[in-house]
Amino acid sequence: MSARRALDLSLYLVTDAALCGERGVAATVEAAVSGGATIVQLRDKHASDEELLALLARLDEAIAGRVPLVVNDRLELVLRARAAGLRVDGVHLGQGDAAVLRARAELGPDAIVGLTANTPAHLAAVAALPAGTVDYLGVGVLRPTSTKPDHPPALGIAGFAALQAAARDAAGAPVPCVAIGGVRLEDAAPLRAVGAAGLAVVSAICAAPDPRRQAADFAAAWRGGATPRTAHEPRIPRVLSIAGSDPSGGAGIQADLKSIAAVGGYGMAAITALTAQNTRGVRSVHVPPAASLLAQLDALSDDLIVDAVKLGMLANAELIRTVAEWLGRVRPPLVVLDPVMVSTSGDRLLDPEAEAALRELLPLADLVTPNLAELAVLAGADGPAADWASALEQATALSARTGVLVLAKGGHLGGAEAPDALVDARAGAALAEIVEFHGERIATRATHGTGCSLSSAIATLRARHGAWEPAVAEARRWLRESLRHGASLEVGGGNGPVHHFAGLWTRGGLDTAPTPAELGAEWWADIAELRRAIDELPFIRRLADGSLPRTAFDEYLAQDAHYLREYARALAEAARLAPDASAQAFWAAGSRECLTGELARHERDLAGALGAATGGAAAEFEPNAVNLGYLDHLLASGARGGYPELVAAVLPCYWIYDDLGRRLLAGDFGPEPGSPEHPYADWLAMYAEPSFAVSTQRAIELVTGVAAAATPEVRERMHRAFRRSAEFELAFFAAPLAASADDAPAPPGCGTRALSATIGA
Ligand SMILES: Nc1ncnc2c1ncn2[C@@H]1O[C@H](COP(=O)(O)OP(=O)(O)O)[C@@H](O)[C@H]1O
Ligand SMILES: Cc1ncc(COP(=O)(O)O)c(N)n1
Ligand SMILES: [Mg+2]
Repeated sequence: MSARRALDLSLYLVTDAALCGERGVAATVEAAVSGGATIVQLRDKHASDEELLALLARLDEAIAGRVPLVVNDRLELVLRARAAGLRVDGVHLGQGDAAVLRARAELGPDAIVGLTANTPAHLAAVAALPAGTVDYLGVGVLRPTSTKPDHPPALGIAGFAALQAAARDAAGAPVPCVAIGGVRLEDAAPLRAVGAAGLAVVSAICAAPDPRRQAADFAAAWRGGATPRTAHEPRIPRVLSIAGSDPSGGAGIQADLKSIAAVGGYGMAAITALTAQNTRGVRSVHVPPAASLLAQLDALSDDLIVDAVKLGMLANAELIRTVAEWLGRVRPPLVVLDPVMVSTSGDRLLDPEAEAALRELLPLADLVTPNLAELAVLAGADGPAADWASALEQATALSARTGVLVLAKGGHLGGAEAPDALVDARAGAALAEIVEFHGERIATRATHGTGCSLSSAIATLRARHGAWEPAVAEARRWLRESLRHGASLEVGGGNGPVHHFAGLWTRGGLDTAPTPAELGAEWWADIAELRRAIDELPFIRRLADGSLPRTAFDEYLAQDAHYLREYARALAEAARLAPDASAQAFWAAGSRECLTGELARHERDLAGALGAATGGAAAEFEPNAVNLGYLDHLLASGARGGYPELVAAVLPCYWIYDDLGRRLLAGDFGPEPGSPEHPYADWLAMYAEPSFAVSTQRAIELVTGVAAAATPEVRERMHRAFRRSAEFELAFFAAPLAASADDAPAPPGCGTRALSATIGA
C-alpha cells in the first residue's frame, strides 16, 4: 500500500528541534502521534546530514509505521535515507516547480510530495504542473508566527479559503490544502468548515508541556468542530456500533441502533459478523473478511464525524487488530468496549485465540463493560466472581492494570439485586474510586441483549452529557424500564429482547423517569457516607453505650427542642401546601405528633434533669448555628421550591432517626441498650417505636412519589434539598460534643438568621 493512498493530513505535525527542547524531537513525535497527529514532517534547517540520518532512524522507531513521515527541503537526504533502508515517505519543498518535478521523478509515484504556496503566483505555478505532481499544498501563514520569522502577511481564514479555492492542478482537480503558520485550536472548526484538508502545527505541539494531550486536543477540535452549536441546541451524538448482527433484533448491532436512537443519538453500524441466532441461542456465525470491515470503517471516517464508538462482538483476532488499527488512526473521542465473549444465553461469540488480541485492544477504550464471566477472563481471575465484593475487586485489578475505566455488571449475580459499578483505579489500585448503582432485580426473561443495549446507551449518553456517572445512571434507568416492558413484545420462546422504546411509546418522551422506589434507593445510597459519618460520631457511640455525659445530652435535647418546635411549623406548612387531602392529613398529624410526642418528652426530660427550681433549660437556651442553619434551609426550601422541595427537605429527619433508632436499639453499636439502667433507654426507645417506622415509610412514599412525577429539574432540586438536610443532621449530632465551635463540622452553608423566625408563618 502506498503512503499516498487516503493521505490523512488532518493533523500535520512539523518538528522544531529548538522548541522540543530537552524532551527531544523523537519523544515529541512519539507523543504527538499517540495523541492523534496524522503525518509528521521533520524540519531542521541547521542539522548536518549525519545528524538527520541518525534522527530519522529514531523517528522511524517512534512512529512505528502509524503515520507517514516526510522531510522538509532536503531531497538528497531523503534519497540517501531511502537507499540506506530508512523509512521516509516523501518530501516537503519550498517554492519551485522545478524542484517538485524533480522530487516526483526521483522518488516515484508512491512517495508524498508537498509544496508550500502562499500567493496567487505560487498557485498559478502549481496549476501548470502535471496532475499528481504534488499531493498537497501547505498554505499560510494563517496567523502571524515566530517559527517562520520572514513570513508573508497573515491570511486569516478568509485569505486561506480564497487561496485554497484557486488551488487546482493542470487537470483542474482541486489540490488538498493544509493551513500552516500560527494555527490555534480555535481555528480547527472554521478551517474544517471552509474545506481545509488539515492543520499544520509547529510550536503549539512541539513547545507544549504535554504534546500528546495537545495533539489530542487538536485532533478532537478538528473532528468535533464542523458545525458549532449553541447550548440551546445540543449536538445529537453520532454513535458508531462496530458489532455483530443478531437477526432476531434483540442483541448485536440491531440492539445497538435501537438503544442509540432510544436515548437520543444518531446510530451507525459496521458489521463484524453475521450470527444466525434467535432468543433461544446462537446457531452459527459467519465472519466476513477483515478487508470488508475496514472498508466499512474507512467509508465512515472518510466522510463523517464519529462522536462515540461502541465495540461489541469482534469475532476473531484479525478483526480485532483491524479495529485497533482504525481506532489508532481515526481516534474517535469516546470508545466504549463491550468485550463480548459469551452471550447472555451462554454461547461463545469470540475465538478463544482472540482473547489475547482483545486484551491488547483494551487500552484503546475509555470504558469497558464486561459481564461477570468476561470480567474474570480479562482480570485473569480463576473464575467468575461469586459475589459483588469479588466482582468489584476484579474490576479494580483490571482498571489498575489497563488504565481503563471499568463498568462491573451484576446482571449474572444471583440474588434480589442487580447492581452495576463504575470502577476507576486508573491512578493505581490503592486509590480506586467506585461508584455503585443499585436497583432490585427485575423478574423477567427478557434479558437478551441487555449488555449490548446498556453499552450503546452509555456511549451515547456520555457523548451527550460529557461525564460517565450521569451517563451510566440514565442508561440504567432507561434499560430497567426497557427490561420491565420486554415481555410485552412477545418475541420468541427463549430469553426475549428488552423493549428499547418502552419509554418513548408509553410516555412519549426521552425522559426516562425513575420509579419512586428507585429514587428512594438512589437518594438513600447517595447519603451513605453522611450516614456512616453519623454512626462514627462520639455522640452516637457514647449515646449507645451510655457513657455520654448528661450535660452533652441535655445540650442536645435543648437544641432539639428548639428545632422540633420549628420543624412542626415546617410540617404544618407541608400540610398547607399538600396537593391532596391524604397528604395534608399526614403532614398535619406529623406536625401535631412533633409537639405532643417528641417535644413534650424532651421538655419533660430536660425539666427532670435540671430540676424545676432552675426554671428549666429554656431560660438560658441559645440555638446554635447548625440549628438555625437547618431551620433556615427548611424554610428556604419551601419558600423557593414549594411543596416538592419542602417535603424533600423534611424527609431526612424522619428517615435518619428511624434508621438510627432501630439500629441503636438492636445493638448494632455494641451492647444492647435495652436494659432499664441505660441512662438514655427511654429516649432510644422512642425512635424505635413501630408507629414512627410507619410514619417514616409513608413520608418516604409521599416524597419519592412527588419526585418521580416531577420534571428532571424539580427532581434534582428535591434531591439537593434532601441531601443538604442530611448534611445538617450530621452537623446537628456532632455539635454537642464539639469542644468549641471550631471542632464542629462546618454547618452546611447556613442561610440568614432572620428567616427562621418566620417559618411556617
Ligand atoms: N433481571 C435484571 N434486572 C435488572 N437489571 C438487570 C437484569 N439482568 C441484567 N440486568 C442489567 O443489565 C445490564 C447487563 O448486564 P449483564 O446481564 O451482567 O451483562 P450481559 O448482558 O453482557 O451478559 C446490567 O446493567 C445489569 O445490571
Ligand atoms: C451479535 C451479538 N452480539 C452480542 C451478543 C451478546 O448479547 P448480550 O448483550 O446479551 O450479552 C449477542 N447475543 N449477539
Ligand atoms: Mg454481554
